[in-house]
Formats: sequence, structure tokens, C-alpha cells
Amino acid sequence: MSIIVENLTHIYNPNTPFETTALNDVSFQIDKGDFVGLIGHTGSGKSTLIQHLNGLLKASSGKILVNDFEITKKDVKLREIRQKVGLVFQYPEHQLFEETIYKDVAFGPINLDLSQEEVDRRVREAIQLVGLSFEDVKERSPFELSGGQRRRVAIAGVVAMRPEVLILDEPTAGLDPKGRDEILDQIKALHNRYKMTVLLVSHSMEDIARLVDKIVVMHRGTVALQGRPREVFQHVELLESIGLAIPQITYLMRRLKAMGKPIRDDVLTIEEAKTEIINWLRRK
Ligand SMILES: Nc1ncnc2c1ncn2[C@@H]1O[C@H](COP(=O)(O)OP(=O)(O)OP(=O)(O)O)[C@@H](O)[C@H]1O
Repeated sequence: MSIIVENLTHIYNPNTPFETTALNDVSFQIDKGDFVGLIGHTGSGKSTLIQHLNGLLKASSGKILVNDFEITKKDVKLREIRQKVGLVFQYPEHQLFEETIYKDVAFGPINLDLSQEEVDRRVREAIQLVGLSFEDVKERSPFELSGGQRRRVAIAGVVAMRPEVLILDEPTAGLDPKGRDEILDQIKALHNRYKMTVLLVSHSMEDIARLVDKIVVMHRGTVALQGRPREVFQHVELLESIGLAIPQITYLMRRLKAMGKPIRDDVLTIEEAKTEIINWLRRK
């Protein structure tokens, strides 16, 4: 197992008039090497949850294990957690501050007290892993790059720490469609190549559907649904009742099936739908 969350509750401002239960008895698990999507309406508790996974918040009750290591124990050092779980915040490029891309990506590994050779190796690898050319960018300022490229540099800074689990909070926020696809493809490639466990927070069911092995749906601080995308998308009414929708293409295929057309209604992507429709037309 990679991450086990057991009965996690988080209350902000307890025993004050501003008390808010952001997480209420949340339990789920993510297997090693899984690519998981965390989705939920605004205020459902996603950010609170991922901050717990990175040790930034302390639980009101419950526990979290990362590869059998309990990160919610009192005496655990943040540094130990950060080496296991890398968290990429929303708009991470706003936190780039060094004058060269090399220095920005090297910042984390240097703080791990690694040798210069090891830092070098990790920076080179991380920059290449996010799809940039090390030689082309190492001496450039992050500010010479496009928004999407800057975000990749920021992700490289977390990847260079070689975390066992990578968590990304809305990594496509504010990017144009090309930048969005590039970032998501790069994250998928990272996962495929290194079998890295990835937790992706997203508002987009379309993105989640085409990428992840498993979905965790949050609603008002609880886990409303979890499972493989095809299983989760069976619960259309529940999803709609909490302000979420299944991907448009899945919805369309379900409508066609309901109209009596002999096609599969559990497709997740346009590509799958195209194949299904072409096969159906050929059979006609
Ligand atoms: N620092 C805080 N102090 C008090 N309440 C908070 C704090 N952060 C979040 N909350 C409350 O906790 C609940 C969960 O918020 P959280 O930010 O975790 O949700 P979210 O699903 O990440 O939302 P979004 O998609 O908008 O980022 C909300 O009711 C929110 O108002």
C-alpha cells in the first residue's frame, strides 16, 4: 500500500464561533503506483486533505500512513514527510525565485544535503522528465519561459526531491488548452515511466477520465464516491446532486444507449467513442 488515510477529521478554529469541519472521518487508500484523481466541488475539503498528506496540517483525529510510515505521529519531522510526499501547489511558478532554472530546481535537493554530483544528476533528470532540454534551459531565467514551461520547471523542483508520492493541486489552472495538454501528458509520462504514485486534484472530469486509474470524489468533507472511473461514472445522479458531471462524451454515449443504439455506454474519451461509433456504423 502506498497511502492509507484512516478516519481523518480536520476542524479549523475548534471551539470558536468560526469552527469548520473541513474533513469528517475520511478514509481511503491509494495503492503504490496508482494514478488517482481527487475531485470535488469548491470547499469540499480537497486542499485540506492534500495538506495533511504533506504534513502541513495536523489532524484533529485519525491517521495517515505513507508506505507503512505513519506521518501523523507527533514526533515525525516535516523533512521526513517531504522526502516521501512531494506537493505541487496551485500556480507553483509563482514560487520560482532564483536567477537560473538550474538553481531553482536544485533548491530542494541542496536542502537534502546531497553531494554536488547527486544534486547535478537529479536536476538534470528532473528537467528532462518534465520535457525540457537541460542544456537549453539550465542557465536561463525562469522568467524567459512561457507560463506552461515555468510551471514545468516548478514541478521539476519537486520531482528532483524524488518523492515516493507526487501530489499536484490543479496543475492545469490558468493554462491555455495546449499548455494544459502538455502538462497532463508530462505528468502521465512521469507516472508511466517511474510507476510513481500520483494524486491529481482537478475540477475537470474530462481530464480525470482520460488519465487516472481511480477517482476519489469529495463532498462536504467526506468521501462521497471512490473507484475506477467507469464505476464512478455509473453514479450520474449522485454526482449531479453534488454539483459534478460525468464527462460530456460519456454522457452522450449513455444517451445513445438509452435510445436503443447497440453501443457501449462506459466510454471515457473521445477516441474510445470514435472507435465505438465507427464499429457500430460498420455493423449496421
Ligand atoms: N484556513 C482555513 N481556516 C478556516 N476554514 C478553512 C480554512 N481553509 C479552508 N477552510 C474551510 O474548510 C472547508 C474545506 O476547504 P478546502 O479549501 O479544503 O476545500 P477545496 O475542496 O480545496 O476547495 P477549492 O476547490 O475551492 O480549493 C471550506 O468550508 C473552507 O471554507
